[in-house]
Amino acid sequence: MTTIEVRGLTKRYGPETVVDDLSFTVEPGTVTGFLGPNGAGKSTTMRMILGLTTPTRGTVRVGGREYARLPVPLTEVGALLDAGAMHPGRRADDHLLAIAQSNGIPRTRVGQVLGLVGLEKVARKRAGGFSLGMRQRLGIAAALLGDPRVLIFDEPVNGLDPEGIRWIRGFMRGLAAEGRSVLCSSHLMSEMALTADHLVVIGKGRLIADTGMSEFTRANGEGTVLVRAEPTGDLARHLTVAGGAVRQGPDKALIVSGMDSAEIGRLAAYHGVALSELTPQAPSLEDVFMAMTRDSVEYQGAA
Ligand SMILES: Nc1ncnc2c1ncn2[C@@H]1O[C@H](COP(=O)(O)OP(=O)(O)OP(=O)(O)O)[C@@H](O)[C@H]1O
Repeated sequence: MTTIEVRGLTKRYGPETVVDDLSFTVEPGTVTGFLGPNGAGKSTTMRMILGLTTPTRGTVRVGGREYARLPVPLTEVGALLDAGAMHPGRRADDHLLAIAQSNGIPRTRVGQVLGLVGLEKVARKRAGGFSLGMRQRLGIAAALLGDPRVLIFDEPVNGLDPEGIRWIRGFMRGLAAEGRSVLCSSHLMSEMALTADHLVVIGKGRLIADTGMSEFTRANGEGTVLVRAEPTGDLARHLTVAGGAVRQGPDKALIVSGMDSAEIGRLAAYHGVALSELTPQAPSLEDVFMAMTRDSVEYQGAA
């Protein structure tokens, strides 16, 4: 089982602490969403996991070992950091072959990974002519060359069209289903809600939340119910007696919390009140995330 264990990880640049005593674990068989506003320290953390940036303090272990001690790192950890980082004049297969050869990976693997990401038909085309989505697939093919148990994706859906986003989402889910540990950064909660099993949220380099996605949704997704009835007066009283908290909503609607729509519907039927609307209103997870990280956003627009 290959986990990523981050313990007390800290990075300072001059007087700035950009990653601050961060600890979390990425478990096999899961997609862990690494969330934070711009500048929160996600890329710096990922670069430290990959041995590309030296921590000021703290440790990172992949499968129990530091990156520098992994005999053939590419066979343990694959990463997609910057899809633009490839020679535009080089053909896709040559790009992958160069990486394979410098890491002692057999050349037959190049065709396999091109197939995995659906680029076999453009294998002999130059990467310079690729769309962002194709470059992203080529970057993922490179990350998969060593068949690693751990995969790290830094904002992989940034700038992609809906089809590209759907493909990457499904691909990451597939990698986790094979038992791999997948760490994927994003600044969008809505994106992670559809992809991740687990969430690690940071702001200004510090840990804000480390929680299962379903626990997060359960804890933060309990919303209110919008109810319309004629007349509302009696219903509001019945709801309050039954333990609901009721306030006035728009256009004579009632906003009820503390009861779900089934309970409200039953209570209205019991008292012979005809409802014209009964709508659950879940708070958006994006709103919850923004509230969590509000204090750690670098540049805020004027309210
Ligand atoms: N080499 C460096 N020298 C000085 N400061 C740096 C360096 N690299 C990153 N930083 C600073 O560290 C902070 C965190 O940056 P980082 O790129 O890790 O954040 P992020 O969460 O990935 O954000 P984004 O999504 O905007 O890339 C930023 O304030 C950034 O300016």
